[in-house]
Amino acid sequence: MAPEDDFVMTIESDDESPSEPTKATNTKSQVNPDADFAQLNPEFNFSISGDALEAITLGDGGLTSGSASQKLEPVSIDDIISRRRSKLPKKRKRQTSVSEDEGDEEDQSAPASDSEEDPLVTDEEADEEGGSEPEEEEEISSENESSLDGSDEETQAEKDRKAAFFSEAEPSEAHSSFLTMNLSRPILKALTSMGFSTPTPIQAATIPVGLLGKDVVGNAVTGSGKTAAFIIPMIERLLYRERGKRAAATRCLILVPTRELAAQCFEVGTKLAAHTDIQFCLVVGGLSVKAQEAALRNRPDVVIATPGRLIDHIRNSPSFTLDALDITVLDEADRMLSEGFHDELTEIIRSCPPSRQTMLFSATMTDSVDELVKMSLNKPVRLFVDPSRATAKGLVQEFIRVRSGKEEERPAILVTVCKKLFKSNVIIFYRSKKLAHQMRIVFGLLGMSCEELHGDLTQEQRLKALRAFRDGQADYLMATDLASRGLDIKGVTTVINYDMPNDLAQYLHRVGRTARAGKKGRSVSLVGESDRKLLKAAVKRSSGADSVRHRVLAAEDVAKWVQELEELKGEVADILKEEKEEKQLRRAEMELKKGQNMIEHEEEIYSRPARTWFQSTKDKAKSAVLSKQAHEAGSDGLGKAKAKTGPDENKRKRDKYAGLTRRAKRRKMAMEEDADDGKAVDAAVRAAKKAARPAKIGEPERRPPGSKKSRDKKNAKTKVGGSGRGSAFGQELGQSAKREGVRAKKGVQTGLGNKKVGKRRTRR
Ligand SMILES: Nc1ncnc2c1ncn2[C@@H]1O[C@H](COP(=O)(O)OP(=O)(O)OP(=O)(O)O)[C@@H](O)[C@H]1O
Repeated sequence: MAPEDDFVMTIESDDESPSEPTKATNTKSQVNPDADFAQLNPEFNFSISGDALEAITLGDGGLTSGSASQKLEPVSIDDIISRRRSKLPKKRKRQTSVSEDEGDEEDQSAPASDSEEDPLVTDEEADEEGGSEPEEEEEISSENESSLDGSDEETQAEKDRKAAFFSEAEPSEAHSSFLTMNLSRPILKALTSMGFSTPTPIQAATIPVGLLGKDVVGNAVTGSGKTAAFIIPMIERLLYRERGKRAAATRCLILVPTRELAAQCFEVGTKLAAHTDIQFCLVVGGLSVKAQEAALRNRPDVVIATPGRLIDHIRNSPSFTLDALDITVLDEADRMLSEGFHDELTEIIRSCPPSRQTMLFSATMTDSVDELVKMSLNKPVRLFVDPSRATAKGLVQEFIRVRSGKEEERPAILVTVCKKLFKSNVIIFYRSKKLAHQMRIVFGLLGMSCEELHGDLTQEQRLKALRAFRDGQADYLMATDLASRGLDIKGVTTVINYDMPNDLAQYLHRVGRTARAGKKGRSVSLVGESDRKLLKAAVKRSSGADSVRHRVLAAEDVAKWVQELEELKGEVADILKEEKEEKQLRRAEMELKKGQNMIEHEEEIYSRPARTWFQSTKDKAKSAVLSKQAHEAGSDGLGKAKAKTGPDENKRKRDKYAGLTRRAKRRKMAMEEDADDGKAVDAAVRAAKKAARPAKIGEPERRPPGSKKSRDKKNAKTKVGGSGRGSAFGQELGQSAKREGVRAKKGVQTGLGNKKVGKRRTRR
C-alpha cells in the first residue's frame, strides 16, 4: 500500500457549491434532472430546532429531500467487513486476538503519560532490544522553513502598512468575568447553563470590541473558545434590533468552510441564544434546498452557511437577500481567504452591504494586509491573544520517525501504536480519502471499531460517523483534512498524523482537535524524511520543551504487524472490489428510479423556474485545482497561491478563442453576451431586493428613497457615525456600553439583572 500513490487533497472536495451547468434556461434539454430530482419532496419539514446534527441527518428526512421510497441506502462497509471477517481463516483470527491481549498488557504497564513511566522507548533502549538503528541527531536546516510556517521576516514597509491598516487597540478594561462585560440577562443565563463561568482570553478581548461594532481580526490557539467570542456580541447586538414582521431580516452571517463546522456553530449559537427570540438558520450543502428556502423565507436573524450553498440561495431564492446584513463573520478565516474559496467569497462579499461589521477568526489567522484587503475591512482591531501559530498548552506532541525506504511500514507503525497505546477517542488524519478508507477496512478486519470522515461519503454518512465517534461507539475516526478545522469533539485524547500535512497551519489545526478548552491531549505524528522541516517548525512552536517527545517503537512489534498486514492485503482488495460492485449496482438502481421519477413528475419538473449556478463544472474543477495547488504549496494566502498560478491565468486569457472553429468561437461569444445580460438582470434583482429590505439593527423602518425623511436620516447618520459604518449601533450600543461600563465599575452587580431590553430602545 504506497500512500504516495493517492495523495489527494480532500478538503476542497467537500463540495459546497453546485457543480451544475453555468446557465440554465427553461428548456427541456437544459434542465438538470439531478437538481430537480433533489427537490421532489415539497412536504419535507425542515426542523432546525434542537440538535443541528439531528436536524440535518437523513434520518430526519433532511438531506436530499427525496421521499423515503426514493432513498437508496449507501453501501455499508461495516456489513462487508463483518461478513468477510467471519470468513477469515481461524489462524488469522487467533493471531488478531493474541495481538490484542498483548497490547492490553503493554498498555497497563506503560500508561501513555509523562516522564519515566512513559512508554516512550529511547533510541538506546531500542538498540539494546536489537531494534532500530541508532537515531542520529540531525541538524535540520532552517532554510525555507518560513515557507512552511508562514513566518517570513516582516519588512519595515509591511510593518508600516499594518500600522496604517489596523486600528490601534484601545486600552480596555481587563474582563475576568462575563458579568463586567455589559451583557444582557438572557446571554448571562445561557452562559451559566453552558457552564461558561469565566471568559477565555480571546472572549475577554473580543466581546467588548465586537459590541462596539468594530471590525476584528482575531487569533487564538485551537480550542480556546473563538466561536462564543464572536457569537456573544452578535446576539447582544441582535437583542436591540427592530422587531415586527416588516423589520424581520437576516442581519448576521457566519461563513465557515465545512458543513460539519457549520452544524457545530449552529449548535453553539442556538444554545447561547436559548433565552432570546433570535432565529438561526443552517444553510449548507447536502441538505434540502427547498427546505432551506422555506426557512430563509422567514428571514432568520442569523444564517450560518458554507459558501457554495449560500451563493445558490442568493441567486435562486427570490426572497433571500444579504442586503440587510449588519455583521459578517468568517470562521477559519485564513482558510476562507485562501485561493480555494476565492471566487465564492468574492461573489458573497459583493452581495453584502459595505456598512457591515466584519469579524475574522482562526487559530492560524494571518495579519497580512494583502490577504485581508479583499474583505474591505474598516480599520480592524487586531486581537492576537496567543503567539502566532502556537499549540495549545495542554498538548504533548510525539513524533515517530519513518526512515527513508521504510515508508511502506506506515500502516504497521500505526497499527502498533493503536493496538498498544491509543485505544479509544483517537482521530487519525490522512492526506487522502482513499487511504483513510483502506485503513478503516484494515482496522475493521483487526476488530478495532472505527468510522471514517471525508469527502467521498454522503452527508448522511459523514454525520453518522461523527455522531458514532462523539458517542463513543467508535474508538477511531479515520479522517482527512475535512475534519482538521474547528471540530470540537469532547474527549478526544489523541490525534495521530498518519502522514504530515504540507504546512504548519494545517498541522496545528489537526493536532488542535485534542487538548481543547484547557484539557490535556496528545498528538503522535509519523514523520518521513521529507517532513523534517515541518517537524522542526512544529517543535519550535510547542508550548514547552517537555511537551515534545520522540517515540521509538520496538522493531519486532512493527515487524510483526508488517507481516500480519501483508497477509491481510488480499482480503482488503476483495472488500474494496465487493464494495465497488455494490456501489455500481446501487447507482444503476438509482438511475432507474430517477428515470421513473422524471416520467412521473415531468410536468412539475419542467414547469419550475430553472436554477442558475455560480460556477460551471469546468470552473469548479479549475477552482479545485487551484485550491489543491495552494494547499500543497502550504500556502494559506491568496498572494502566494497566485504567484504559482499567475502565468497560466495570463496564458488562458490570451488564448481565449485560439484553436476554436469559427462556429465554436461565435457560440462562445454569444454565451458570454448572455452571461453579461444575466449580470444586468442580477443587478436589477438586487436593486429590487434592496428597495424592499428592512431597517438595520436599531434603525427605524425604511422610508421610500428620495423622501425628505429618508434624506434627513441619511445626513444625520453620516454626521454621528463619521464614516456611517455601523453608526446605528455606534449611537446605541457604543454609548450604552460606556454608560453601563461606568455602572459596572461602581460595583452595581452588573445591573443586568434588572435591565430590560426595551428600556435601551426607548432611550434612543
Ligand atoms: N468561557 C468558556 N468556559 C469554558 N469552556 C468554554 C468557554 N468558551 C468555550 N468553551 C469550550 O471550549 C471548547 C472549544 O471552543 P471552540 O470550539 O469555540 O474553540 P475554537 O477556538 O473555535 O477552536 P478551533 O480553533 O479549533 O476552531 C468548546 O467545547 C467550548 O464549549
